Amino acid sequence: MASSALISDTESWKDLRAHVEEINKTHLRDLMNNTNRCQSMMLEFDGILIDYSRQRATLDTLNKLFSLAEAARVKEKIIRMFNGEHINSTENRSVLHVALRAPRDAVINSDGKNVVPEVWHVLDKIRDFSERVRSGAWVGATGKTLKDVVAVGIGGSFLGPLFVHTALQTEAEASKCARGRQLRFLANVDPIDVARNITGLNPETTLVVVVSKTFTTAETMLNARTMREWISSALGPQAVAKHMVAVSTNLKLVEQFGIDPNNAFAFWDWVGGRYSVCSAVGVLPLSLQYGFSIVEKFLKGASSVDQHFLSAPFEKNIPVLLGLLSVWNVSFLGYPARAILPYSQALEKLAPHIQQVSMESNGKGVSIDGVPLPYQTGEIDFGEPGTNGQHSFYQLIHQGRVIPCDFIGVVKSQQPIYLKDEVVNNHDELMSNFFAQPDALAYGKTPEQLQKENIPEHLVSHKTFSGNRPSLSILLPSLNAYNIGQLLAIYEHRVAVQGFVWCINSFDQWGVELGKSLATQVRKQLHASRKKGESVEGFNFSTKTLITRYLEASADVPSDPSTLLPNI
Ligand SMILES: O=P(O)(O)OC[C@H]1O[C@H](O)[C@H](O)[C@@H](O)[C@@H]1O
Repeated sequence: MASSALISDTESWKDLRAHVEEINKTHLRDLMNNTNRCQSMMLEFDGILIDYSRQRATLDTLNKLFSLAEAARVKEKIIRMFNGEHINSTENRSVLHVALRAPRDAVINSDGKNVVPEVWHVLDKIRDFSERVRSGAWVGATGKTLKDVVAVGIGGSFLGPLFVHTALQTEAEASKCARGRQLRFLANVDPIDVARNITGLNPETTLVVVVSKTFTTAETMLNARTMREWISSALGPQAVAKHMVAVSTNLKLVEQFGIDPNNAFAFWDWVGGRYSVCSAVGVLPLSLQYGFSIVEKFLKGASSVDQHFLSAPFEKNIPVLLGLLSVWNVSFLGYPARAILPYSQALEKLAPHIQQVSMESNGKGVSIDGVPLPYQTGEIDFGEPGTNGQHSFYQLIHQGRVIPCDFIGVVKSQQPIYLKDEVVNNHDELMSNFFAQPDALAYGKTPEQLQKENIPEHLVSHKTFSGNRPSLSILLPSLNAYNIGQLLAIYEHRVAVQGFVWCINSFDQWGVELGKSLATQVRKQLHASRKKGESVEGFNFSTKTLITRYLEASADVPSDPSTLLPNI
């Protein structure tokens, strides 16, 4: 395929389009009867079992998808990514989040320089700093141990760390490594989020970590200034040096903000925000909370999948297979959404994180060469842990729209509960649902089955399930830090594969800019109206009316700072 041609013009794409008709002739329940097919749609790697037999695909479909991957030069693109080539062409950057979790002796180059030593330099600095804070060798301005951490950041500087933090909690409880410590995340510029984060914290025992790749994100910087005010008004401005540290690629701005550069933890422009959880963005707050060694295990899990992704043949390559099947679902079967359904409360923040990884990466309108696309890219990702979701939105998934589902289950619970008189233990109860749901979606229930059950005729259509709804089952051995790293890397690379096939740039995010620049205009207007009484000008009728109403109705809100910052 020539670099400017569209993937949708290739024979492989057209072949898959034609193949849809054939797949439409077969119901999933019939595909599931073919044991050989099902057997070859199971894949095991490093303890993880993937079952993709409930995809609406045959072995023929897979072969056609492999041809598509070849036409899109997926292998070449993966290698270019690992080689540090500037595959993020609109920002002229390498895409090297895999270097963040590479072993110390690995060699990964960006612009002719091995970046692994720098990565480990920062990791060693984090290990040292977090151990000093946790042991009480580094204390706050009044000599007290810093037991609480507020991580200030948004988007990729928030969602990944929050996901891993939530996932690690159960393992940490068992080893007691977070005893007496708290990690909170301040993301929203909404003052209510500030108030909630500060509530119950004492500035004397709190460390604030400002996390921002650019150190210019408006919301994060305002929240950082607010936290600086919270610290300095309670303990004096000199306390900032002991109570605030930063994670950024922009160390100059960190210093200008007033944070000692020695207390700044760097990362690099070859780490995309949504791919930054394995950099200091995640590693610093998580090490402060849990200790470095558990976070190192998480990095090792991700690294194991990185190696698998780079080296496994496509037929046995989990991220490649899952990425290709997602392309099949979106571009050929026409399913616009994907549900991420972990049967694990510890994974409750997986879906919000993957939502950013996937939707910010692949929600694009032009090819990497700037050509408008005649096909849709990306999908609408959403999800909740099971079984909670079953009692909420599964109705639509079973009888309404078709939404391919990712079911994620864990073999061993870290917190088993056994009640003497119950039929099954609590984890078995949870997993009963994990095993049942994919079959309910695939097989459905026919009117004939309902009639045999003597269901009244007027209810038969209501109780019919069409089935033929695709899903994927991912079974993890447990939910330790290593497995969490594996899961993260599987999703990251799967999203990249989708982008590689769609021939888009999955590593830029121009779509977030327009709203930001319009907000700048509104911010100026709010300032001018409040401080100088200027009328609202330069907006369309609708926006002008809304802003005017807002200003008029909030004119009586007190503006004395000391009355507004909570808990000082
Ligand atoms: O880390 P920061 O530079 O503060 O950026 C935070 C977030 O800002 C933007 O909205 C981008 O779309 C996100 O990808 C990024 O993660």
